[in-house]
Amino acid sequence: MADQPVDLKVESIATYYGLSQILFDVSFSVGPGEVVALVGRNGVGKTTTMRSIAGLTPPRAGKVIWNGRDMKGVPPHQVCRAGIGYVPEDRRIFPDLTVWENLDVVWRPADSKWTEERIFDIFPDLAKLRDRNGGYLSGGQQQMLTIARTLMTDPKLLLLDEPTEGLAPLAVERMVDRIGVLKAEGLAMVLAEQSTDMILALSDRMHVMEKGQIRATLTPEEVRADETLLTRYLML
Ligand SMILES: Nc1ncnc2c1ncn2[C@@H]1O[C@H](COP(=O)(O)OP(=O)(O)OP(=O)(O)O)[C@@H](O)[C@H]1O
Repeated sequence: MADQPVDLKVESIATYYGLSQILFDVSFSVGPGEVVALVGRNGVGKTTTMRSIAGLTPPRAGKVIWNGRDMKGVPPHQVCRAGIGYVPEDRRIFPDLTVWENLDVVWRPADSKWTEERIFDIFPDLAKLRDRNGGYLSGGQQQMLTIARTLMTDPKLLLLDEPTEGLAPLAVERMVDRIGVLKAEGLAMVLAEQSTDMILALSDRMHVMEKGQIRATLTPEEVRADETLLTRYLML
């Protein structure tokens, strides 16, 4: 699986919840090692975009193409096995299982490069808590555990939904740092985030969403050159 390519193409997707259309003509792509951020205020459609890719809320129009394969009709567990790992916003850890048990319960390919040792190297905070029940972890530790658990499935592309949501400033710093390590390892990611620090530190490009559409695509360089740019878009 190590040589599996990373080529996600989201092509003009339209996604609905019941009769409500949430996404309109959303298109973007992710290549090897790239971190692509989806930014925008609450309710603009970031989570729905991730769910569309993960097969949880399949788009009614448009396509999600992963390494040349049209993912239409592919159920979420098969999307995961195809190499796309989704880390949802709400941390669904098992409170009565230990940290290691939370990691050990997930499906993983026989040749996964994510061994216990490697996971704990990346997340030393979790290593110290290996035998503690998940319910006793802090918010930041639980979020790291959720990410670590998804890594066990050996994703080639990680969909990370607001990993800093609800975390204290110090925990946000730790999280940015750890996700930076994953980026340095070459893991491609789609990152939905509100923390501008994280977006600027980690993303190769950012798509600004509003009302279910991508309104603008910016690079961190463009935003750094004009710090009001992102805030202006976010205040639309
Ligand atoms: N299960 C659902 N049924 C109906 N509408 C929904 C459902 N989930 C989300 N929505 C609506 O879809 C829109 C987009 O929500 P989404 O969660 O994708 O936004 P978001 O940008 O990720 O924001 P947040 O940061 O609040 O999660 C919102 O108007 C939301 O109310």
